[in-house]
Amino acid sequence: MDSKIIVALDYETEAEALSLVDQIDPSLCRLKVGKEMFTSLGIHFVKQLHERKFDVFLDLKYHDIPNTVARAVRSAADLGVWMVDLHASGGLAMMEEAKKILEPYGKDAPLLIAVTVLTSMEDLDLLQIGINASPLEQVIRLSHLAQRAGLDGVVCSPQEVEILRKNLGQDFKLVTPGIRPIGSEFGDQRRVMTPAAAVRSGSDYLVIGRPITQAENPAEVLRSINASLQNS
Ligand SMILES: O=C(O)c1cc(=O)[nH]c(=O)n1[C@@H]1O[C@H](COP(=O)(O)O)[C@@H](O)[C@H]1O
Repeated sequence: MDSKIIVALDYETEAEALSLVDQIDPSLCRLKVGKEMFTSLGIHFVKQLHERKFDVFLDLKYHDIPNTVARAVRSAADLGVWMVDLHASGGLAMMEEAKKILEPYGKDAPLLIAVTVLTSMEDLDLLQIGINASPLEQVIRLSHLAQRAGLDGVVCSPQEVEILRKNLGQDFKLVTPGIRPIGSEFGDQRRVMTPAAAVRSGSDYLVIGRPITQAENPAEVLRSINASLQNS
């Protein structure tokens, strides 16, 4: 089985993260290492996940001048991660330079994707930072820019997937956090959808953190979400 689920390993300690990882199989999900665990554990942690044969999405959301971002993306490629991301709002030149630095890696290059509008944000949040557009309008704008830069896809809310798929084609990867199974807490997420609805809309990958990691039995919740996707 090639699962669409990427589990966001947002844990405080390596022991907590590995206690989930060691109960599951790489066919059940891919794993995302984000700012919290990478800051405390660094590449050593990513290498441990690679040793266990998991694909790793290194989610550090780079946003800086083009040279700095491109070099960070090259470091991620050298680490052998499956996917890496940057913020589309860093601009076209930044995205193009990041894409270009991956050319020598050929088919071994990680998927390079751009975060559009964070799934925790709504209209007011955008207005407060000077963006007078709805999240959907801004996601569409940034996704076109990412595609123009030659990136492999974007991170967006599942609510935007249907329209992006129509605009950007079948091959452009749509990676969606903001996944909440029925009955689970939204927390800070705002533009959300259930796992099955996200897959029906056309998401390629579902990034899921707390509904799995904070569950009493995370491995069991992962299995049941995978099962719910079989029929969608
Ligand atoms: O790039 C991401 O992965 C990301 C983008 C985004 O717009 N929203 C978002 O929630 N994420 C990440 O996806 C994960 C969602 O976690 P939960 O809200 O716990 O399911 C977190 O690790 C976030 O950092």
